[in-house]
Amino acid sequence: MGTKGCANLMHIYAIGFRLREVHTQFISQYHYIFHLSPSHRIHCIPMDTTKNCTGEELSPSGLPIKPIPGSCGVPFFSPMWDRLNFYYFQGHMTYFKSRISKHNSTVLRLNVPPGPFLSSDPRVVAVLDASSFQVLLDSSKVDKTNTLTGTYLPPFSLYSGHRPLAYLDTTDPLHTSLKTLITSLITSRKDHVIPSFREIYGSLFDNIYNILDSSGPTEFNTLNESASFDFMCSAFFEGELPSVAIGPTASAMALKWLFFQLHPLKYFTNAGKSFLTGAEQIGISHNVALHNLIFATIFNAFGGIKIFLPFLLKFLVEAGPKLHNKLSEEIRSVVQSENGSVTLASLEKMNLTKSVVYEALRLNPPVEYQYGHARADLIIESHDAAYKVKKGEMIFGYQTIVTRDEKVFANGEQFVADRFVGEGEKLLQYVYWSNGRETDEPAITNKQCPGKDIVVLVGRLFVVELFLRYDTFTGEIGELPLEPKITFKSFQKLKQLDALTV
Ligand code: HEM
Repeated sequence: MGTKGCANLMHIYAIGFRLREVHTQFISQYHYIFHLSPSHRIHCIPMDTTKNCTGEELSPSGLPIKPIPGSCGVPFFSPMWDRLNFYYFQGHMTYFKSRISKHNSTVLRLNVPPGPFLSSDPRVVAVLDASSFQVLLDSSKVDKTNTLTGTYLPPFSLYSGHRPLAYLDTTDPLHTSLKTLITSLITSRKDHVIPSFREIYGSLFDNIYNILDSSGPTEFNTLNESASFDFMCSAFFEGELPSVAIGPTASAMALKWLFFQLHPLKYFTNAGKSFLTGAEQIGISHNVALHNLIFATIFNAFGGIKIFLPFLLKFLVEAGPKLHNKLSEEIRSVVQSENGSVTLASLEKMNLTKSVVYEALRLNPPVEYQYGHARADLIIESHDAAYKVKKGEMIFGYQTIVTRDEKVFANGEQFVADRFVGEGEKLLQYVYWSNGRETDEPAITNKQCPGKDIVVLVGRLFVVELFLRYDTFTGEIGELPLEPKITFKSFQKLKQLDALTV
């Protein structure tokens, strides 16, 4: 497979999660709902349907039930052809968009690559609008066992035979204990995130400024790789940064682990001592905990942040000085009013900054694909029609189309910096990057990302650090397999810097 194919496979394989606070809307003869817990809704499946006066079958909420359009074609040959279209001829976006327009439907049957030789069965029911996609966020409807990487499943020998948390369904008792463990790691280290980020990314920006001053345009991505790995480890663990403990090749080693799963075991055994001890105390073996720690730190956290920040930066580069001025005004006035400090409370007051971060996560969710097997026969509803899915069928969503849905987001393809300010905040329920609604919380009963709040915080801190230092900047945007390549070309430095970066 060529570099692009390999990179695209990595895209599927790469970083790829609380059930919505649901209220029983109605209990009717057509729709049985019962509670498991106050925050957990289960639709009794199958749901009964009705017929209208012309004999058309209707879903419980009254939408016409239609057969799912699209086809997976001839076994082997069609998936092979689809693989070429997906990776080479059409590209991901056109692959899905062309099928949506051909069948005039956002719920359809298709193959998702990689297909033959690499995955057992590429056939899926694709849910490609903001309404139907929500089925994938409902743990009562989809089984997420082994679906992180879609129709492709890596050999678990890569993790010494253990299945990492992200591959476990919510019904697996190990999902409960591992998610509790990782969540307590995140909670216990919450006060380390802001200082670690500011120290490491502060020196990253100093470094870039100096290189730019002496040698000209400076690429962000490689420096970001090293900074994001150091930052995640510094936020989660005591002790030396990986770039010190392992050496300057630490982030390159982590990337190799992402591609080939060769991991820097020794560093994590030392750095994660208290996590490993805590795991053993609740009955999780040393090895299972260690492999999960490595997976969460490198695959989930480092992998995600490494991709997210270049996308955020890309939108800032494209927006130019007008937005830069508004951001720097907002950030500096809040920081000044808080005696120069950057805290969770001060970040909360930066409405435009918050919106910019959500908008970047909406337009380019770093984990684009979500999958799950239907737990039972069920009905999926798009905006205007409903579809029956059989128990066991693979349901697939491509977020990069879903969270640009024009029926929810006006000018959905465009970056609108203040989209989520004021009334716009109501739209946050349709931002799904964390495998859950932005208005929901990760929990042991769902598959929402437990790092959700850290990721949003990191995005805000990144924008703050940038505009506390600089009035504006310019950059060039290129392409890398997983993320945009950003090259800084100039900074306009803030004169009163010292007064603001306390
Ligand atoms: C930009 C960064 C990140 C993105 C985009 C991201 C996204 C996601 C997504 C989409 C999932 C669900 C995957 C699926 O089942 O389809 C997930 C799960 C997970 N994420 Fe994140 N994540 C990020 C950062 C983090 C961080 C910082 C952590 C911290 C440890 C983390 C830990 C996890 C874990 C442990 C799971 C599995 C949850 C479960 O199985 O219930 N992620 N993440």
